Amino acid sequence: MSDSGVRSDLLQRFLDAASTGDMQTLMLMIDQSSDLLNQRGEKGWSALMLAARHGHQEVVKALLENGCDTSAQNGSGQTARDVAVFWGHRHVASLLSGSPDVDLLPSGGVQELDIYFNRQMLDRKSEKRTDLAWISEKQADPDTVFIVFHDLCPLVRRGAQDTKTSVCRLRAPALQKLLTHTHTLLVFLGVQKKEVAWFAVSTEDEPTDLLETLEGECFFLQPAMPGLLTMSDEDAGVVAQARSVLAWHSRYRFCPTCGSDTRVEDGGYKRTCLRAGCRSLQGVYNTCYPRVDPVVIMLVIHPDGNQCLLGRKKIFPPGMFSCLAGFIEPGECVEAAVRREVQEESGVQVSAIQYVCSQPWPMPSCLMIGCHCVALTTDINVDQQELEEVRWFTRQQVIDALLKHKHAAFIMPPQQAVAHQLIKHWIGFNANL
Ligand SMILES: NC(=O)C1=CN([C@@H]2O[C@H](COP(=O)(O)OP(=O)(O)OC[C@H]3O[C@@H](n4cnc5c(N)ncnc54)[C@H](O)[C@@H]3O)[C@@H](O)[C@H]2O)C=CC1
Ligand SMILES: [Mg+2]
Ligand SMILES: [Mg+2]
Ligand SMILES: [Mg+2]
Ligand SMILES: [Zn+2]
Repeated sequence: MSDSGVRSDLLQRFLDAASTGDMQTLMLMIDQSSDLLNQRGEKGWSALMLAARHGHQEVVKALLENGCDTSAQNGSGQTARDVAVFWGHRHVASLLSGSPDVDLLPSGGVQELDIYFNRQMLDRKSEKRTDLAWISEKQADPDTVFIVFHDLCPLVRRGAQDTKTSVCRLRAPALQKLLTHTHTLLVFLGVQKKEVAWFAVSTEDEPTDLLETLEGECFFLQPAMPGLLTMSDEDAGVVAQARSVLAWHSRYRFCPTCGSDTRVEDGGYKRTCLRAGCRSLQGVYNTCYPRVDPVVIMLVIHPDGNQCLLGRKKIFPPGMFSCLAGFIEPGECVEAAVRREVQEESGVQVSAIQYVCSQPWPMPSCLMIGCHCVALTTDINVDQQELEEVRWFTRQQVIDALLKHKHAAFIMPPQQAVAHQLIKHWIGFNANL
């Protein structure tokens, strides 16, 4: 064997000893050839990183005592400490960071995640909603875009090759009949670059004449679930906005205060009671405006830092588990709602809570407030009314589910759901690991 062959064989044995936690071989090799310490094998992994990957605390300690470099990064840009944190080896991670306490919550601040339904393609220009002249000028403008809804489902067409749908962007001439119909409801959504206005049009009757005039395969995306999860990311945001406002109109046709008829104002963002003297006409009255229901959704992390709590509703597809969630009740802050819903649904008590991200969920108008939180207790007592099963899943099981392994213990919620992002963010998911 050549000199370099012998050396690479030696290095491989050294790295294997670090991976398997073979202290005896490792110490012997360091004594004989200390320059092995910081050498790297495949994908830039050092002995320290491999020991951190497999949680061999003694090996890590010995490597550190012999002056191993802790700042080196592997081919994915991870230090040995990053690797230990990812695989949930807290004791190793604290040895490597020199601090006795490693947070269970993924730290480093929360970057804004790119989540389905969150993309704001339009400038809403809310100040223009009361400018009637401007609104009617825009409605007549040949550049203005109209998106059509029937039964709260958007009119879409299927993309050329992919499975995603795109919302049909129609212009005024194609919609003459619809726009002049008295039952048609119009909502001003905002303007796109170069001041092109967008409106949502809602029609009670199926617009068969219109459908016949359109090119390509156009159809109303029904049923809403899972239909609304099949759109392009760009369209999902504007459809979420339009659908939630239209759903509010369909549910609040009459004044919630006195039951009288109402008139649509503010470009579709307000309904005003027609009965003179109604209380809703005094001051700011929230029933006149589109409603949003705040919902907390949380990934509960086990006190050992290496498991998370997921539940399944009967209506979920077979095998799917997701984060626990629940409506915020009146007079309740986000933290209290997280503690109460987790306790109600699983019997688990929660201590630290960290906000991660939010997502509008237009079924019909929820705002999902996504959090991570740490459990104080681990015994599970399932609320059988709401959930079929609640379980702790290990980090490895979650990784298998994320990678869609055939024998994974469960199926992840769809990636368009904020629950998916909360789980992925906890894992610190990186395709190289
Ligand atoms: N985007 C995502 O990843 C997920 C979204 N969700 C959404 O969050 C919503 C709330 O989650 P749940 O577990 O169902 O809540 P939940 O745990 O509070 O239980 C729902 C029950 O609460 C009652 N309730 C209280 N306030 C309500 C309100 N404002 N509107 C309707 N019902 C109310 C009803 O009896 C309802 O059956 C779901 O309806 C779903 O649309 C739920 C899970 C995942
Ligand atoms: Mg719930
Ligand atoms: Mg609940
Ligand atoms: Mg509830
Ligand atoms: Zn009224």
